[in-house]
Amino acid sequence: MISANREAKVTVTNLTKSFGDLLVLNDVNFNVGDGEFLCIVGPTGCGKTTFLNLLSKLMPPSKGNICINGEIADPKKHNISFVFQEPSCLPWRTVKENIAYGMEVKKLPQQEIEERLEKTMKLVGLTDCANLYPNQISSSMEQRVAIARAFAAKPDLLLMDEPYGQLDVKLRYYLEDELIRIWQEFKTTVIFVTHNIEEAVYLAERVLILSNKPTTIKAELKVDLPRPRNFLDPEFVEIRKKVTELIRWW
Ligand SMILES: Nc1ncnc2c1ncn2[C@@H]1O[C@H](COP(=O)(O)OP(=O)(O)OP(=O)(O)O)[C@@H](O)[C@H]1O
Repeated sequence: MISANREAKVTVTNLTKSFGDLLVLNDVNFNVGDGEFLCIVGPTGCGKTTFLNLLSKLMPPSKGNICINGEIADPKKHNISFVFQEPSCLPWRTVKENIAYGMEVKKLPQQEIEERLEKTMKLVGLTDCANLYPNQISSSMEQRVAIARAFAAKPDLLLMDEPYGQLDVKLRYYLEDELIRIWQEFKTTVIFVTHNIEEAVYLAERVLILSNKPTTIKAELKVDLPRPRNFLDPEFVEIRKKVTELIRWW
């Protein structure tokens, strides 16, 4: 299920992964629309990280495939970015130079780099810190730098593995709004993995709910609520409850 007027950007077909006798992902199939914000939730140990590792080609599947724009995903051909739970800034580069990094690797013209830098730093409120080094800023700011760097490179696919998992609730709410702003501006296709059901319903256009191992897609829910979303809105609460019921394995 992706919205009718959207092309599929990513197609996952019969994706299966075993480690020895342990079958983790069992014939997983789904599409992600171009520019879609998809969240994936599932019980502990069901294979969420494994799944991201397969998508980013850090490990090969046992069976099945992942296509981007109709071609088998290939890091040499496609630009797949990853934001991890731990911030990952280059310590010898300033904030601005860190954000520029992905664009430099892609060898974009300097003028384009400058334009995207200005826009991105404004969107994530880092303009005043442009010339500071990672050891001069907080870890939540470092995470914002990593996120800004990922979006500025305009990847085909951006994978996010609980990027706000370590942060306190107030800061997380603030950064979730910031993430939606930058996603709306860059129209990047995002797959966001989280343990946090409320976060998934706040961010996603669609939530995939994984089962226990051997893991399949248990359900998917469209979240068609206006933004910014309100955690107390009865419709929001209703969707959150539905996801919680679906994820329940006890
Ligand atoms: N390299 C590996 N070798 C053997 N088993 C592995 C390997 N990587 C993951 N596993 C197993 O695969 C299963 C899924 O692990 P994974 O880390 O992907 O789950 P997860 O859903 O991300 O977990 P969590 O919710 O704790 O973050 C677990 O049972 C894990 O022990």
